Amino acid sequence: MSTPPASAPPWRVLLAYVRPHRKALVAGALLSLATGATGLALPLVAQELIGDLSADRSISGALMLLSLLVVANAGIGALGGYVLQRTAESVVLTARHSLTSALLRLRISAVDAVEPGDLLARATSDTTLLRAMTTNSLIGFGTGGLTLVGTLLMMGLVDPVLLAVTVGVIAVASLVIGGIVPLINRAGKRAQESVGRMGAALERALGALRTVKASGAERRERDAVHRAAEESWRESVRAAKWQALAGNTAGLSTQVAFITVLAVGGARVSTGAIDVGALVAFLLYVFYLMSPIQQLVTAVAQYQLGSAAISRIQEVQALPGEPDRPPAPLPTPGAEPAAVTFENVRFRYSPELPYIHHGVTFAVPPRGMTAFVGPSGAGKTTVFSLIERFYDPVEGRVLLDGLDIAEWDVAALRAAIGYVEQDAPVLSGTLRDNLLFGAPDADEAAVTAVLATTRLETLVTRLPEGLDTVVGHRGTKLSGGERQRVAIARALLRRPRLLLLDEATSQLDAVNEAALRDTVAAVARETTVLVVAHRLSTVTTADRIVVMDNGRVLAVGTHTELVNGSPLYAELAATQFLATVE
Ligand SMILES: Nc1ncnc2c1ncn2[C@@H]1O[C@H](COP(=O)(O)OP(=O)(O)OP(=O)(O)O)[C@@H](O)[C@H]1O
Repeated sequence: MSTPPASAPPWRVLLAYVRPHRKALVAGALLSLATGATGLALPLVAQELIGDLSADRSISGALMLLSLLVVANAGIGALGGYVLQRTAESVVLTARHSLTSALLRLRISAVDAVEPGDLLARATSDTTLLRAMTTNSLIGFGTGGLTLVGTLLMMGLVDPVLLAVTVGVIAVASLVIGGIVPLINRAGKRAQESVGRMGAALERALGALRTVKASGAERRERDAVHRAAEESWRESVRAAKWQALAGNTAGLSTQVAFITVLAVGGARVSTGAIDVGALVAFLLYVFYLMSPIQQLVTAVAQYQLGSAAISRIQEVQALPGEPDRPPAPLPTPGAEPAAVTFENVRFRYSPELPYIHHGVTFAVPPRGMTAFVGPSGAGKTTVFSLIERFYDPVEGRVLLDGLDIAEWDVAALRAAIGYVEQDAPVLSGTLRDNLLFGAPDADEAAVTAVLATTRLETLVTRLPEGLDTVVGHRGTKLSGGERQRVAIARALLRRPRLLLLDEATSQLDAVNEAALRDTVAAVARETTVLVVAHRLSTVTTADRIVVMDNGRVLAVGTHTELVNGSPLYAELAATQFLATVE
């Protein structure tokens, strides 16, 4: 499906979602029309029946036809309803496919600026509104409009004067409803925004539930969620109020039309302009008008609510995303390790924020371990984010194997890299799911080897179902050290040509720390390893250390060279790292 531009009007967006299902929609619409047509024929047959009665003719034929029409009307109506609902569900599905694909392709910079809970609400709650929009508004406009025109035509055939009276009444009602419609849109948009805020507040609290509880903040967080829910309630009730008013105006207009037609029609019967049968038929049509008019009013109201949702969906589609590419093949065994170069990189996270990198330059040859050290906030993790192309430098170049990463295919670039984030996220699912996350095709032997390298074997034997044990949302059933090692194992299974390891700031116990150091040293013999180091033990074995401060590289060298050559390094080694020195 080609996504319409973000500025496209809601109806164009809806049509784009509907396009793949247009045949089913047309079938549903035709069935609805057939339902309408069988309904339309009813007053005519009734008129005939009254004629038969007054002429003392047998009414069995007309009665039979009437029954047949009633049954056909119900049967076709049910089938049409089913086809339409099914199509509407398919439209919701198409919108969800399109939106969720866009969500997972979002650039990290785009995600930085939004609340994940709100995005979640857009994918779940806002898309649901398209269901009613498809059935009620799209079909409502089509069938309601056609039925209305059909009914008016039939009325015109019965008596043009009474038709003029009816149209006059409807025109006045339309003006009133036209004034109400924008209010429905505004309330609908606000209600959905509040649902988004509710999602964001819930995600915030549930994402840090331990901290929420430890801080005794349950009630405050609950109140924030409740406030958003209540705001949504208020706006939805407001929308319902305007909808009810519009519906009532429509209902009232048919009642007024009925009374006016009765008065004017009565006068016309008494003057002999029309007969009683015509008046009865016309009055039946007036009642019959009620349904398409209500359908149209509902269509307009649902269109407003749906277009509020569509504008929220379009906001996401407008966010910068990465191209949709299949994952690139992972490096083959024995692939050459990568070389990384930063050339005078200047970078800030967004144009309104200050620069984080002020001309970072360094070169890392293939193989070996390079440690990045520096005070908190120096820009070390940012180096990794730039290598992964989560963000692009404002100036300067980042090169992998001598080629500017801007010229690399992003999927191929990332396939070459294994990245272990500082907080080592573990995803909900089993331990095996987590290990194979970055290398779904890795075989059992590779998994066993990586478990040995990362010293996870004892964990696996201890877990009740071994590798198939569910590790909980965000790996809550694992310890901090285990989570780190799982994250490293996950990265290693990709046989990366470049391993980026953002060391956790938390301290590991001595055994774990030694294990990790040995693991990283072993990996560095095979591949290029960059470590953002928070432990002296990691740094002392590094082939080179890049000292960073305030977005600049101050010095590059080995531990021994830097202890004497870099005052900042000497200070870091003497203070920050000292705790871990034996
Ligand atoms: N997504 C982001 N948006 C805006 N600013 C950010 C973002 N990520 C990091 N920063 C800012 O960039 C600066 C450098 O962050 P970075 O994570 O690179 O530091 P670091 O040297 O790795 O620190 P630490 O040792 O504490 O992990 C910090 O001041 C941080 O506040």
